[in-house]
Amino acid sequence: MKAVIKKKRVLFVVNPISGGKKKKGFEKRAREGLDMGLYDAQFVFTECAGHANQLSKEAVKDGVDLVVAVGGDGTINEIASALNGTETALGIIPEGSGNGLALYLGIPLNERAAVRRLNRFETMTIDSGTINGLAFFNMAGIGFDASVSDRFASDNIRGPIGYLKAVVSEISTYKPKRYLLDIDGKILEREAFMISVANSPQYGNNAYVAPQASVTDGVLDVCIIHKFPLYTIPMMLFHLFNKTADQSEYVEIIPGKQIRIERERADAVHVDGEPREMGTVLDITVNPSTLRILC
Ligand SMILES: Nc1ncnc2c1ncn2[C@@H]1O[C@H](COP(=O)(O)OP(=O)(O)OP(=O)(O)O)[C@@H](O)[C@H]1O
Repeated sequence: MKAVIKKKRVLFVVNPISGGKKKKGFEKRAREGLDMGLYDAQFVFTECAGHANQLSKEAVKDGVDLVVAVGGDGTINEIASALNGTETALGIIPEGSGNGLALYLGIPLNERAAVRRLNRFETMTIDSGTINGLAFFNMAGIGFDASVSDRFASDNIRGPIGYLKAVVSEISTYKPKRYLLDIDGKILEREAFMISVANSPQYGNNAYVAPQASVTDGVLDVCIIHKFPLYTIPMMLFHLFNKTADQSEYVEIIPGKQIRIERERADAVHVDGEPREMGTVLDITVNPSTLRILC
């Protein structure tokens, strides 16, 4: 008698605006690459911010095996926040502007190749972080990069060009700020251009702020970027894209599990690249091995 293989239920959640790429026809293209003997697939396009999170919560309740984010780190964050701590796995088709987590995991940026890779159904379990109760999976940050993500979100140009425009507009006027940090009981006072708290090593677009970070080591890397003279920008960029940021005299990286950062005033924070307003005290923790993800 022939054994009946139970198909895996997969929900594709497609963000129609991420990365500035049109996703029309995605369902047809995905069905061509997907192993239909393995998967029973459904497709939904998000209608607004927050919709991906709501759809993913319903998918978890419904016992769906896999939710695939078709978008960037913001879409991944919404979906992963709903799947975190559950058996439902996250898949990624990188269609964002930065694609930090996908690049780190080695997921191809080519849509067809990324769809075919889902057919392997190879999973790993990664850590997540929490900043004042909000989950992040790639990176959270304050200072200059939070201002950039704030500006990027309000501009209407997405994709790497949109990021470049936001960086150029902010860099000439941004002033370093003072911070008090408590990293696992170690107290530091710093004036910093920005502070990134990294689960994965890169922001996206292969810009590595925390070259030694790992999503499976049970710690977060606190990257303090000190004030640097404008003439050192080419060297800073070289370090960022050459995975040598930890060798720069302007970068200090400290691993930690329980982190508190105090700042002088409430301001933007970025959570996986999405701007959020938070107060003066930021409590950050790592949550080891919480998210099942296809790699
Ligand atoms: N239909 C929609 N209309 C407007 N915004 C949406 C819609 N669906 C989702 N969003 C929002 O779009 C934002 C951007 O998505 P996402 O982060 O995936 O793309 P990106 O910013 O281009 O890429 P990356 O994060 O990799 O840089 C998210 O904040 C998400 O909540």
